Amino acid sequence: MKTYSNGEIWAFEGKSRATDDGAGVILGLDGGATSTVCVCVPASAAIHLAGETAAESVKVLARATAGCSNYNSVGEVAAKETLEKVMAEVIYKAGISRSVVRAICLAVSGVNHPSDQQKILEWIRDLFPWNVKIFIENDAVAAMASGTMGKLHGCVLIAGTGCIAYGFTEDGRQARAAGAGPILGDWGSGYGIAAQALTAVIRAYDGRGPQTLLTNNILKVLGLASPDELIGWTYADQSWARIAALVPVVVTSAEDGDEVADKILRFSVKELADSVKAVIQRLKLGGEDGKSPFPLVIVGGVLEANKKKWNIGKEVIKHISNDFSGIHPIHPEVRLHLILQFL
Ligand SMILES: Nc1ncnc2c1ncn2[C@@H]1O[C@H](COP(=O)(O)OP(=O)(O)OP(=O)(O)O)[C@@H](O)[C@H]1O
Repeated sequence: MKTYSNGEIWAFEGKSRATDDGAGVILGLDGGATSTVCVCVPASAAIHLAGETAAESVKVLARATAGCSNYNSVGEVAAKETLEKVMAEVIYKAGISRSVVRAICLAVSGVNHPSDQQKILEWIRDLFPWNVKIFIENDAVAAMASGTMGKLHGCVLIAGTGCIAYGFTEDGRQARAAGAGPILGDWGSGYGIAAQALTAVIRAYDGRGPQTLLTNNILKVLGLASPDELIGWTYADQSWARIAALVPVVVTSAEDGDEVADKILRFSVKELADSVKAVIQRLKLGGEDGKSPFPLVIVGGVLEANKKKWNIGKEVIKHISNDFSGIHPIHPEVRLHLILQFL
């Protein structure tokens, strides 16, 4: 047995319960700022998927979840520990040995540059030092594949804690927009929306901005008595996901008629739509007249969850389709299974 930096012990070392079918297993990992999910499936699943077997029919041997694995958000030590922990747990739950892992596909938010891929590759190689195939991609790539049954063509928009728009042409060109983080203007992200809402509360308290329902609604959710307590609350822990978790309060405030919240959401919708449009234009996905059909995969808590009066995802699609009538919006049902189609 070996103990890794998080103190986790990789149990079942060398004594597989052989829940796989003899061909080994594949790990598929979807890493975000709020959570990281890892599944373990038989390696033969990749072959079935390539043959277009329904993703739902693939037997998932085990599934494990952990916290944030975006190292821009929590730092390298914590992100590495999360990846180690979630993979150790999925292997433990599947009752297999690490030695039967044939390939690992990690789709992690925060992977923006070849140096990010290299860094994560070194972490994983340290855990699986033999001939295991390792694929590391931005989570947008996996999200795209999950919506199109593995075909990398079209555009994908993710808006969770962060946001990013990514596009692929059939001849292999790629482009992206946004996804640069909260300092660099990702105003359509969960963090961006919540940061604007917190700012509006402070502005109203100071008398620099209009009064807003956001004040009472946010204080209530956070269990605070006064807006000036927000200063201590934000300094106490500046993790992006903690701030971004306030988006549902912004949505319900807008649904209750608050103009400040409504304005924030409208601005964020435009930012998200503009990111997608920038990608579409750069890759000419809509053809010369902007009307050619192509898939637009929509993923992430900010776009998926709110299905009531104020539906951010629906508004974003409406904005984009004004200019690109050929978009075919897809909300993937199955996200993780299809990561494996890269293999
Ligand atoms: N009902 C809702 N309406 C709007 N937003 C919501 C709702 N429920 C959750 N969210 C937001 O979804 C976000 C989390 O989404 P998700 O879990 O997809 O992100 P993540 O994986 O942490 O982020 P990333 O993909 O950027 O790493 C948070 O900002 C949260 O506030």
